[in-house]
Amino acid sequence: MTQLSAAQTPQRTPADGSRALYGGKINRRITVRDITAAKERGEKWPMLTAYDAMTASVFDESGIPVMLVGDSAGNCHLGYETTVPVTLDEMTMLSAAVVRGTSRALIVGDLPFGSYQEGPVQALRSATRLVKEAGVGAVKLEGGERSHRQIELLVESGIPVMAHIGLTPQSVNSMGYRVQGRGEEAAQQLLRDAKAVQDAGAFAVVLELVPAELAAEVTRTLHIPTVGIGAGPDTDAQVLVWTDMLGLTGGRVPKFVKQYADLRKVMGDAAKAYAEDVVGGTFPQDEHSVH
Ligand SMILES: Nc1nc(=O)c2c([nH]1)NC[C@@H]1CN(c3ccc(C(=O)N[C@@H](CCC(=O)O)C(=O)O)cc3)CN21
Ligand SMILES: CC(C)C(=O)C(=O)O
Ligand SMILES: [Mg+2]
Repeated sequence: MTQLSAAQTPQRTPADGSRALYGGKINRRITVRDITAAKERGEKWPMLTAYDAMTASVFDESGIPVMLVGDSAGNCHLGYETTVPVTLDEMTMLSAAVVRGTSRALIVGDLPFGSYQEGPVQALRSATRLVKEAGVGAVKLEGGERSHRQIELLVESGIPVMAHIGLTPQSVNSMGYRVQGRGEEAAQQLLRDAKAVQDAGAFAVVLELVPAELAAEVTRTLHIPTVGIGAGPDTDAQVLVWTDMLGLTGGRVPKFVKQYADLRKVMGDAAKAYAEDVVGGTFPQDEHSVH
């Protein structure tokens, strides 16, 4: 075998960023393999939630490479107090809409509370519905060590899994919404959870509401990408709930949210302007009428 010098070694990836998940030239549906390759390049990427086709199409056209049909739809889209009541039927319907509204983003469907806790077989049955009926490219479920058997069976069955550790909102009734991984013992548990989901075959892991330094350590330790939400700047990716980052949620939003627009005001002002026009008789005008 002839040895290749470093200069002759074929480049595995173009150096010009053309394969970048955001701003690159990928013009087909993004896959989990693209996500894995991004970690090898040390590339950061953005993820947003989406719950309907129209909103998802806006983010798809904006180049957002990964969308999560989060069970945060429970409180952000369906009017529940928490994510706990969300059903698999609801997640299937919302996920199908988001898949229909997109052509490029990888769509990850969140498995709702009660759809995988019974064990691996229940998890596979639930995940299969999201894959077959909604067309998602991957599913997400909460829990580290406690969910590793579920992750293993899904991955063995050909369903890519995004894990979710730290604050796991489906456990709000036992955990509350509190920062996770504070203190040496909790930090060690988070590291064990991170390694457990990686060993089980997850392609990525969400770290929710964990100290920035610990999230950085997990990100350095794992070979799969970390997706932070309230986990500081050093994770491989970031995720935000779309209604929070666009200022639509209303009421209190978590401290980790950065608000990029005030859609609540834009929509409220437009609704009032329309109402004034109707009440005052200035809408419709001739151009909006047929004769
Ligand atoms: N609108 C919305 N945004 C989210 O980010 C979100 C949801 N809903 N629903 C599902 C989960 C629940 N999440 C939550 C819910 C509450 C806090 C919260 O109250 N955080 C406190 C800090 C608590 C502490 O310091 O211990 C905060 O003020 O940020 C955080 C994340 C994240 N997810
Ligand atoms: C906050 C993200 C990670 C989530 O699980 C959701 O939106 O349901
Ligand atoms: Mg969720």
